[in-house]
Amino acid sequence: MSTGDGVAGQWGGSDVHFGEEGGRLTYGSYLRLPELLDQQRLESEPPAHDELLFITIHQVYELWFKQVLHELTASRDAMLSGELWLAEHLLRRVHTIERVLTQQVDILETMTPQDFGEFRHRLSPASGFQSVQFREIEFLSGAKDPSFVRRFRGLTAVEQDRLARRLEEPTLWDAYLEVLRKAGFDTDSEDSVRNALRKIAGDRSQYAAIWELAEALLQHDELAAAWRARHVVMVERMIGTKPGTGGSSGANYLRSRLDLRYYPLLWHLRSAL
Ligand code: HEM
Ligand SMILES: N[C@@H](CC(=O)c1ccccc1NC=O)C(=O)O
Repeated sequence: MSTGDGVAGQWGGSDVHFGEEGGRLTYGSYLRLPELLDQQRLESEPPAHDELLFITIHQVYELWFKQVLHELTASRDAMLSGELWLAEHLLRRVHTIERVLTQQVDILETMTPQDFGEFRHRLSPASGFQSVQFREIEFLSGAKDPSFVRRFRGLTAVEQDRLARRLEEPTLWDAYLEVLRKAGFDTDSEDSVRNALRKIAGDRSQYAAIWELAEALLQHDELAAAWRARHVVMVERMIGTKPGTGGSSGANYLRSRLDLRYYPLLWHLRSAL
C-alpha cells in the first residue's frame, strides 16, 4: 500500500520510511544475509589477507553451480516433455552463467602464489575435486563416471544420495535422444544417431528447433571445456607442477581432463558437414 510519500520523502525525508509496511520482510531477512555473511570462516591463524577472497570465490561458484543444476535439470525435463523452446531458453541462461564462471578466474588471479602460500598448507586434503555440485553438473550433462563417487572422501549421506541419483537419472544427452525419437529418428545405434544428426544439419528449415537445441548443447559443452582450460592455466600460475591438496598430480591430472567432451557425436558431426 502506498504511504503517499511526496518528493521530499522519496529522497529520504523524515516523514517516510521505506520498507516498513507490514513490518515483516526486509532485504536482509528475505536474502538470509545474517546467515550468508557469517559463512566465511578462515583457516589461517593469524588470518591471511587473501583467504577471504579464496573462500568467497568458491562460495560464489557453488551458488552458481546450484543455479546451473536447477536450469539444466529443467532443460532436461523440458526436452523429455517435448517443450523444445523452453529447453533451449534455459540452456542459453546456463551459457551466460558459464561465461561468468570462467571470467571469475580473473578475480582469483589477483592473488599471488606467495599470498596463496600463506594459507594453502592449511587446506589439505580439501580440494575442488570434492565439489559435489561440480560432479553433478558433469553427470547430468552426460559424463557419468561412477569412479568419481568412489574416489570422494568424507561425503555426507545427503551428498552421496545426490550423486547416486544423478548417476541413475537421464542425462541431457538421453533427453536429446528422446527428442530425436519423437521426431521419428532411429537412435538404436551410434551410427543411426550420426545419420539423424546429419539429416537435421542438412535440413535446418525443417528441423530448426532440433538443430538449435543441438547447438545449445554443444555451446554448453564448449563453455565447460573453456572453464577446465582456464582453471588448469590458473593452477599452473599458482602452484606450478606441485601436487594438488586433493592428492592428485595437480596440473598434470587436470590436463588429462581437458579432452573431456559431453557430446562427442555433436563434435564428430562437424567433420561431416
Ligand atoms: C588458487 C586457485 C586454485 C588452485 C591452485 C586449484 C588447484 C586445483 C588442483 C591441483 C586440482 C586437482 C585436484 C587436487 O587438488 O589434487 C583441482 C581440482 C579442481 N578444482 Fe581447483 N584450484 C583452484 C581454484 C578453484 C576454483 C575457484 C574452483 C571453483 C569451484 C575450483 C574447482 C575445482 C574442481 C571442480 C576440481 C576438480 C576438477 C576435475 O576433477 O576435473 N578450483 N584444483
Ligand atoms: N587444490 C588446490 C587447493 C584449492 O584450490 C582448493 C582447496 C580447498 C577447496 C577448494 C579448492 N579449490 C580448488 O581446487 C591446491 O592444490 O592448491
